[in-house]
Amino acid sequence: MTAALSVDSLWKIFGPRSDKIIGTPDAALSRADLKAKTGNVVGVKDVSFEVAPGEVFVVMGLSGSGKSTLVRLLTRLIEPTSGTISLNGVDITSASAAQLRDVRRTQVSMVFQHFGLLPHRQVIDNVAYGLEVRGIPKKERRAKAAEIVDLVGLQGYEMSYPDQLSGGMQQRVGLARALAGDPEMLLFDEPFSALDPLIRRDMQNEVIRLHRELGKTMVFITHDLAEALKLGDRIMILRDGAIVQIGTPDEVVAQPADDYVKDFVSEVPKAHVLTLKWVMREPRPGESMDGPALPVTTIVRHAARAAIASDAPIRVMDGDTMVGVVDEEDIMRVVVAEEEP
Ligand SMILES: Nc1ncnc2c1ncn2[C@@H]1O[C@H](COP(=O)(O)OP(=O)(O)OP(=O)(O)O)[C@@H](O)[C@H]1O
Repeated sequence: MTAALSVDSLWKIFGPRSDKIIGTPDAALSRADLKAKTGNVVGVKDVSFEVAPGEVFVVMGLSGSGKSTLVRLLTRLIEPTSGTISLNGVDITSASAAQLRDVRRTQVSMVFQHFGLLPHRQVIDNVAYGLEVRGIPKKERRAKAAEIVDLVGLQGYEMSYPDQLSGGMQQRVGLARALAGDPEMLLFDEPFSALDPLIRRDMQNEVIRLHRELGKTMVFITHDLAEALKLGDRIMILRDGAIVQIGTPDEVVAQPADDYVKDFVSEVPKAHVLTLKWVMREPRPGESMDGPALPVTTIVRHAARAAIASDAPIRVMDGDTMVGVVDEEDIMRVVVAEEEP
């Protein structure tokens, strides 16, 4: 299957003679050392990854780690210094200006932190904007926009102007606008960072729902680990422009690649993220095999009730094969560990 997005050895270096660094020993310098020596700043450093069709791929890192630069490189809003990017099999790196325009209009939509809504247009016309740019007749685009307005829960606000809406609702308009053109892929650049925690949670749930309903490929940028763990099928962690780790939420929490990631995940409630894969063990001699069966992908917290209710250990299943067992004590070990300072 063709990857929805394939990025290979991507670099972005800002500054004088930035194209003369890659392939020289200077490329191996830390960001700070390269800056001191040459005046260049590494935005994205030799990044390679693939995103599968329909996947939610989260890019996470602290401020300055290169997230915004990376997401802008994907559609060449910023020109790469080197490397290749391919979107649904189309080589973005060698695409002409006309091809790029087409990709940005029809294949990929972006949702930004600062909404980017047109203040003098009503909600319905903000949502329809991308369709208007594509030359779709007014009646048709309004009909499509009305459908999407309903989809994101903005019924009744079609004729409102952006400044009459709360931040969360404005971001729903941003989402609707991104969805109106029926793109293959959505790129989210920290879309919920400016929202209050409760609204933010609603919007995260909204993204999960829309993903379930529409199945679009999503690349989601955030500096918030909890958001990354909640939304991501996989998470890529960046530091100083380079990849530190790529993994599923449970992999990142159970096996952090280094102290940087370990520090990030130290506060995460493990029982909410780890799956039975990480806590199961071999059955002990004589142990009853009459316990309930649960898939190996079950989140530990969701297995707790079954473990407490059963005298025999839970049988952990990978398809039809039993791959281990888990009892109440194994689960309590994970849960109690987090309550200890
Ligand atoms: N146009 C530019 N010129 C020079 N340096 C830049 C430019 N854009 C970004 N940088 C530098 O590249 C690095 C990565 O920045 P980027 O904005 O991608 O990080 P980020 O992870 O998105 O951070 P934030 O969450 O604060 O936006 C930073 O050191 C930044 O200063």
